[in-house]
Amino acid sequence: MTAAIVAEDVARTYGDTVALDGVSLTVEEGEVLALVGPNGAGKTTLVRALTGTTDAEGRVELFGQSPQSVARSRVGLLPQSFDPPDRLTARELLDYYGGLYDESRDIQTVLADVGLQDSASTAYENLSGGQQRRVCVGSALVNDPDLLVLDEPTTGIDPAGRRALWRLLERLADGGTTVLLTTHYMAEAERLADRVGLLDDGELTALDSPRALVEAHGGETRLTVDVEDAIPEPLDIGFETLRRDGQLVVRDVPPTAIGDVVDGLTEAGVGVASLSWREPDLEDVYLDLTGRAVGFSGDAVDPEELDAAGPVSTDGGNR
Ligand SMILES: Nc1ncnc2c1ncn2[C@@H]1O[C@H](COP(=O)(O)OP(=O)(O)OP(=O)(O)O)[C@@H](O)[C@H]1O
Repeated sequence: MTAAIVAEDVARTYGDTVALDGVSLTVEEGEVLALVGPNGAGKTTLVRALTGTTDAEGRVELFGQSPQSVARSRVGLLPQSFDPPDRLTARELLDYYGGLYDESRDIQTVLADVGLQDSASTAYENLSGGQQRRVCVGSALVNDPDLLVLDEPTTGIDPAGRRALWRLLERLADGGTTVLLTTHYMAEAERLADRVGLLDDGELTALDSPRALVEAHGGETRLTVDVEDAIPEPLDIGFETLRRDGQLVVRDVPPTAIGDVVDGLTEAGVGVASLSWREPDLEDVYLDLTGRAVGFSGDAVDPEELDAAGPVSTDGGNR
């Protein structure tokens, strides 16, 4: 089977800025690949290089052909910035984009796919930001593409709309559509992607399944404890601990040892108000590989900013 995307040593500079520093990857037909990475990492530039919408060095093939010669109808592209004529209604816009192809999908179905049946007659300029983004996503679907390339498809869309879009993308992937998307939402990458590629400073620093990435880079389990009392310094409870945002984070605690942590804290005179335990996830991978945490908006933030209420300090402890 011919791969949907083959990229070899793709490089792009803007003046002195190296946006892409020799990226190679292959996306098989039917695969969902998510690209994540901090602002300015090169995600949009890679999407543009792969779809032939910017010049780049290196080799790119879509279904065995150059991006310029592959049949237009086989590829659906949602650029990061997309400003359609804003006096047209959602239906008129999708009709218009559908009309650019010899064959297009039924527009009513596309409107339903992106959850805009009730707003089909509203002018683009009067739709909310999230609804506008849905129209843009719809415009990438009108030609029933074999390869869907989506640059931050769910940015600005509310959580319910985001989940609806995830279900749509899962349905399309189940039907054999290849999907390449960029996202700042790790939950989105973890849920949708067969493989996740992490771009940092123009380089693909990791590319693997979410599970393999978490195993390799996610680190240990975490127990987060809300405490009722001041934490003594030093605190020796037999586990490595961090203070973060007024909470105590205890790493590498198997569920069976949570009681030991509580006992240790009680002995140290620290009351436990509540606690939560979790396994590492893609956000931990991101933190490990980029040195930056993922903020509420999905954007990367310096961990120090998250811990503004109290610097992260590592207490000793025997492990
Ligand atoms: N048209 C351009 N002219 C000059 N520099 C550019 C241009 N497009 C991108 N860059 C630069 O290339 C680098 C990569 O940008 P790119 O937009 O690909 O990153 P990104 O990972 O998509 O970022 P974001 O998450 O903020 O969308 C950045 O340093 C950016 O400033």
